[in-house]
Amino acid sequence: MRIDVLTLFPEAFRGPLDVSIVKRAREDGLLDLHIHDIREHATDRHRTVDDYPFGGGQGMVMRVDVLDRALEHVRAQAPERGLVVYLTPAGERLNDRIVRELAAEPRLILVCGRYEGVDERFVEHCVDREISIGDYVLTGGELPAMVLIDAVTRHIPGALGDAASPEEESFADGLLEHPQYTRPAEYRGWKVPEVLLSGHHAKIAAWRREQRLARTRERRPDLLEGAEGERAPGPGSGAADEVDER
Ligand SMILES: Nc1nonc1C(=O)NC1CCNCC1
Repeated sequence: MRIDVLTLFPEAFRGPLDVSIVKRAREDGLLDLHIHDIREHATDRHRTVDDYPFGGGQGMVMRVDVLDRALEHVRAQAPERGLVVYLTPAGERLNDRIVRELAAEPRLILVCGRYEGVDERFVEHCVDREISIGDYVLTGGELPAMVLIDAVTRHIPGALGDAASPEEESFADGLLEHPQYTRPAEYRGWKVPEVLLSGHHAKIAAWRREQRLARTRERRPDLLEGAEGERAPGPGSGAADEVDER
């Protein structure tokens, strides 16, 4: 899978995508990631990428001509057209279903906004999908892009290693994750649920499923109904994932 990112701050992407699962997916050739500086496509000597909004108002708007040139330049760098995703609070709220849909694409081109946003003509004529990572305002679309890259990468076959699959992860069947415990078995009088020490795998699986259902009912009843509940809880797996973190 190829992912291209259009941003005014390529340096923002150094670090989070150079460790763990995403790093390994890149090293293994599962993810082909390219970060591009929008400012390289500005044409004036000040390398201007934004301007004042027509109609007045606060802040600046990213120019449609600069964004369009940047997109066409990047698009030409690979044979697949690429699905253009603009990160914005006005987009569809990212969830497991959307992550899976995006992970099925051969190529994504992520556009990171800054300032008050981008000229609407770019959205109308060049963007395929607008995605939000939540109802709050960030300084730029770079962190949302990294969240999306991380979540999508976990669905690339082989990215989680041989021991685990995204099918067994939280939200995979519409439920929240069960509580996790590890050694020491007792600490300051805080004990691990006996069932988890029993070695009885069927009872452990049943306990974990009940915990997932109870947590979801208590904390996220919305996941059990309506759009979020579209992946109705299937037969519980709940097996812990052994994912190599390195
Ligand atoms: N929440 C968000 N999910 O995706 N993008 C989000 C966001 O806050 N973007 C900023 C909005 C203000 N302008 C700079 C970008």
